[in-house]
Amino acid sequence: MATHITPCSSSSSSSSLTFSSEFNVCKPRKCCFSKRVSQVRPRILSRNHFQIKSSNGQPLNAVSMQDGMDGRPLAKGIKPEEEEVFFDFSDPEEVQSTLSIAVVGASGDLAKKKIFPALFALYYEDCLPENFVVFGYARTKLTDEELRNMISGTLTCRIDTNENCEAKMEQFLKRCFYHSGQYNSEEHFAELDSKLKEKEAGKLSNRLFYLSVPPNIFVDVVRCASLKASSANGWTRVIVEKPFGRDSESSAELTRCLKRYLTEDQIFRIDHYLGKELVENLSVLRFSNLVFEPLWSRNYIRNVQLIFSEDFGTEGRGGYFDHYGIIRDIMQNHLLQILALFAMETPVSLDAEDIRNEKVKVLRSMKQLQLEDVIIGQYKGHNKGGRRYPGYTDDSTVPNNSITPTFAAAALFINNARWDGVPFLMKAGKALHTRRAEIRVQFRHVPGNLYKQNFGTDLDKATNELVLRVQPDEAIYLKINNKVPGLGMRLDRSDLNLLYRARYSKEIPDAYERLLLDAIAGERRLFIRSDELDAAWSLFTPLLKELEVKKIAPELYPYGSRGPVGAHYLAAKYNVRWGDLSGEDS
Ligand SMILES: NC(=O)C1=CN([C@@H]2O[C@H](COP(=O)(O)OP(=O)(O)OC[C@H]3O[C@@H](n4cnc5c(N)ncnc54)[C@H](OP(=O)(O)O)[C@@H]3O)[C@@H](O)[C@H]2O)C=CC1
Ligand SMILES: O=C1O[C@H](COP(=O)(O)O)[C@@H](O)[C@H](O)[C@H]1O
Repeated sequence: MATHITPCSSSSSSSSLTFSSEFNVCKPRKCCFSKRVSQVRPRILSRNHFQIKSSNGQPLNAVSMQDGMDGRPLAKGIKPEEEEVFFDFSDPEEVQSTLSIAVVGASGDLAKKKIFPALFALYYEDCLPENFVVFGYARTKLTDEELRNMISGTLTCRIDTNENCEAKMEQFLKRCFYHSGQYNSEEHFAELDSKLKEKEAGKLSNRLFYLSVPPNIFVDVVRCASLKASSANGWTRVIVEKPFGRDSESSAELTRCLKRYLTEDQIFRIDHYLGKELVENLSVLRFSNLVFEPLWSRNYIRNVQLIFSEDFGTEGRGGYFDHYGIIRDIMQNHLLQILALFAMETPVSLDAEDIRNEKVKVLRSMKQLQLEDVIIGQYKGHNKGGRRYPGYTDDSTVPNNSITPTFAAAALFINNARWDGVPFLMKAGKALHTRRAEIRVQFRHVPGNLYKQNFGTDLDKATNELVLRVQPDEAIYLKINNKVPGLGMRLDRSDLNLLYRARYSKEIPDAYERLLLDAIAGERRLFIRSDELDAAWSLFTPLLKELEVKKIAPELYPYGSRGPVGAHYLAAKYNVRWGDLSGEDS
């Protein structure tokens, strides 16, 4: 697979910003995130008051710019924020706007696995506007019916609201269409445009393109879509999948190329970890609980661990993976994004720009990553229980002599007043013993601890630890010390445990649902701004180059193991023990 980013072609230079700027948002039939809808007093709405409520419950940028432009005062007794969540389902003007979602690369793995199911889930929850269509686009020749057959097997209904499931699927599939075309053909995108126009039937049209194709095709698609299939009278937005470049230069080049056709606010660079429930909850935990924020600094936190592991290998994605490796695949984006959210200062507001400003500041305050603070590994074949687990290089799409890391651990530091000297340890690996993603916060030892003798010599074991288990089985738990009930004085380690499945009966939405909804709503908070991306690449690019230039060989670890021992030495260098391997909850 050609994985480099092709420079923008000269044929495209004639174009200016052809995507029209955004000025409207379709209205959903029911706001899936607002419970207040029914409590708000009705009033006559103009189109400017239609609004989808995004995942942070904030008014949406795209619409709020328009709100009040008709000069009409808000209805008496209705607060502006209530105004924004009110929907008049019978409003004739809503019926005039449409949303078209084009999934480019519709025949691919991600589209089938995540995008179509997420779109259906949004439809099932009544989160999509009244008038919407989904168009699959790819080179593979398919009819509408074949696309429907292909995706129907991947759709599921919420187990907690399993009503009218079959009927809803039928209705959804009827809104799905397919157009086969080349990714670099303006003519084929013009055909797509005609089909979209036919479905949009002269209504105000908003268009969302989801680029679910390999990265070397991004620019071609954006060029063709921008020139031939952008909306003439509504907004046009583009969700761009990762990887967004493979180093600072290629990322900057990609951004430069995309910006020939798009403005920054039309580009939605997705990092699906930002759409995960527990990652969303990180800010809520920090900023809406008095007990955590005062502890959130070097004064009380000894180290922070960001851990990602999968219990399967690259299976089927070896061709892609070998060009990127685990540092680019997981650390530079998913784990670093979590780190930024974890460590940022309090933003001025929940507005996307305020949050992203704070994230950029943290990323730019990070100490350059040193080779001696990184260890890399690669899984090798392993026999267990009469079964053979293949090594990374056994994958036919991976060169036999590949030294691409499938595991990495790193110690990172933030050079600012809050975090000076606190190790942020990252660990990411494929083909390990378990699948999990978590954030672990290990607090300092209690000074002059009166109960010191009850812990023996290992004080680390007695420190408080806060764990946010992102997946599986979402949970937030705090390890505390308590007395074992009885007449003696024996101490015990216990968990104050918020286990989501025990606390909430509602199924947790998939990250792609939240992110698609936000992109439709124009909410950028959970998408990566170009300066964030630059800062993230600046941190990792010198290290990645050094690894490549010096041809550092990864430490081999058996498929299904706990990873290379080097990760323990790295942690020990900073007096840290990996919390996931402590034996208590590993
Ligand atoms: N799959 C996953 O779990 C994840 C994927 N991503 C990213 O999402 C995007 C899509 O991923 P995924 O669906 O796995 O990708 P695929 O490799 O399945 O590609 C998607 C579609 O693109 C077309 N395509 C593939 N290779 C080429 C090529 N060399 N030239 C032209 N067209 C090609 C194919 O469609 P056709 O031949 O019909 O045109 C294919 O069905 C990628 O950027 C990936 O990095 C991100 C996170 C996770
Ligand atoms: O982005 C990616 O993420 C997946 C893991 O996502 P998850 O939501 O299943 O945890 C990973 O397998 C893949 O390699 C990577 O590209």
